[in-house]
Amino acid sequence: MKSAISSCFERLRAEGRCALMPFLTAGDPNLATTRAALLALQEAGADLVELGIPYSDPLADGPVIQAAAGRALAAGTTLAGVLELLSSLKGELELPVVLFTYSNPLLNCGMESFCQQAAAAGAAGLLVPDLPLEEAERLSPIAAAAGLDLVLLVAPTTPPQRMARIVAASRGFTYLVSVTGVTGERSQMETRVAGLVQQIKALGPTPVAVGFGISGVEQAVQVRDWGADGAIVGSALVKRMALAEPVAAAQQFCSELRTALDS
Ligand SMILES: O=P(O)(O)OC[C@@H](O)[C@@H](O)c1c[nH]c2ccccc12
Repeated sequence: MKSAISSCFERLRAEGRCALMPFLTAGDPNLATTRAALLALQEAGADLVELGIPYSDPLADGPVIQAAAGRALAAGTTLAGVLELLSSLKGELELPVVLFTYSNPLLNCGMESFCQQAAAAGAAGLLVPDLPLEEAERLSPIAAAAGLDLVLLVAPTTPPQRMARIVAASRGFTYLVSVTGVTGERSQMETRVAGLVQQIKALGPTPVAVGFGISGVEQAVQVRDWGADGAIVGSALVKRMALAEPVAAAQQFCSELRTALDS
């Protein structure tokens, strides 16, 4: 059977549209807000959501998402709580959710148990940025058996042979990290991203979504025009949610991005 993520990209491709993929940290500032924000993002036209499980040592994250994880942990957010929230959204939240976690909670729980619980809660995919490729290749069939797409990441520094291996193993889509370094807004997208998108697309039919540094409509439209199948927006959204009433801010920003990506 085709996965929810693959079906989502297939539909968008047929419509000639670029996926809008917001990221938010679960439990920032509490799970009730996350619940309302997820529904607001759906309402505002998001295609897929990346939901981050807060972790105490988020080594790939810049200050904005680090602070969000800090707030979520201070509010008592746990993996079990996030999965419970997801379960409670069944029937209401229809867009595919990619669960984002660092490898530590996954390995503590055990790969199989983690995947089974995540899938039972309704997650469609899994993203584990600090998992070495060898481990990811081991996790992928375990995730697939549970019904989850394991999404793998390519960086600008990934050598070509390794890139081919990553793209072959990635399920749902391939995540192209636009810059080396941590998450966070950048004033400009690096133009080499255009070439990287094409390089990945030449390796196979799996969609490619670009993340890291998309600060607003301008960069989102740029990655769309470079041929990306999706634009992932994390820090810019998380920052707006922290500065204002979070649910309204999420809805507003997502609507702006949607309008821009569809124009
Ligand atoms: O925050 P940015 O620059 O918009 O990047 C997306 C990102 O937030 C999300 O995909 C993400 C959050 N933490 C990560 C850690 C590694 C890889 C990706 C991520």
